[in-house]
Amino acid sequence: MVKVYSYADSQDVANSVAQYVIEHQNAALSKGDKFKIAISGGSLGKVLNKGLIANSENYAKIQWSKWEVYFSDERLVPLDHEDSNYGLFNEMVLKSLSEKKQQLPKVFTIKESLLSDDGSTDSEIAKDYESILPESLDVILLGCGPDGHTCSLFPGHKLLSERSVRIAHLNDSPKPPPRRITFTFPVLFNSGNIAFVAEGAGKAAILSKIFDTKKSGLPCELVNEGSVPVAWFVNDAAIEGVPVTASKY
Ligand SMILES: O=C(O)[C@H](O)[C@@H](O)[C@H](O)[C@H](O)COP(=O)(O)O
Repeated sequence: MVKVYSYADSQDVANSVAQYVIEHQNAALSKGDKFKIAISGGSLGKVLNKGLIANSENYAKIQWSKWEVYFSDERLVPLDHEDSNYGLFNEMVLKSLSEKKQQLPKVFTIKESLLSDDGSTDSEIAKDYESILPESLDVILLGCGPDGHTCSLFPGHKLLSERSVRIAHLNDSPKPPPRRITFTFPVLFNSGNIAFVAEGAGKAAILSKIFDTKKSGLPCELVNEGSVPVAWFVNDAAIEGVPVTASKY
């Protein structure tokens, strides 16, 4: 099931993403003692900051110490590198939590000590990350690239058909940096819930292809076609002219 939630204002998008996260956090914590969430890079860090931290009402509802945070993809650079998705999450979320003396979530990063300049250890990094990944994530938050990629699963790339490993590595990402690790479809399709966040008029062209009844085979479309419930949080500009019916969360 795919649902689209759209708002004129970016703060409302962030607030509804936060509500979604809080709802799934509460559902997970009513059944167990951890909330397992995966996040992506791009503008998601900013959205989480706006929705979960800057909004004090939402902030009060987050049980950060019970969160386990994973990354749907990661660039194979040191964790303090400007390209690191962990680095972005650290800047946008963890630092604010530290300033507030908040107990931090448990964050699962690539093993930095395995990084090599020539990429010879990239497969080891992927294997290591796979070994710490839980069987199933409660929520995966994804972005949608202007080419329809998500995680580091790019249109037409051979990893779209990878089913034998849960974490794959690639050295030919069309978007720099080229060396990355990524969730594969088995991880996405074995999760509890998936949400995309896509904002801006620049997304309308690719969203038109993803939501067209004519199949495009784009990675985001493949996620929509799985059996995991998918929610899209967008602003109105991103779906202008896109054949979808949107509502409020
Ligand atoms: O892999 C990358 O190089 C980016 O992180 C990318 O996947 C990003 O998440 C999307 O392009 C969505 O970007 P926005 O969140 O800015 O829309």
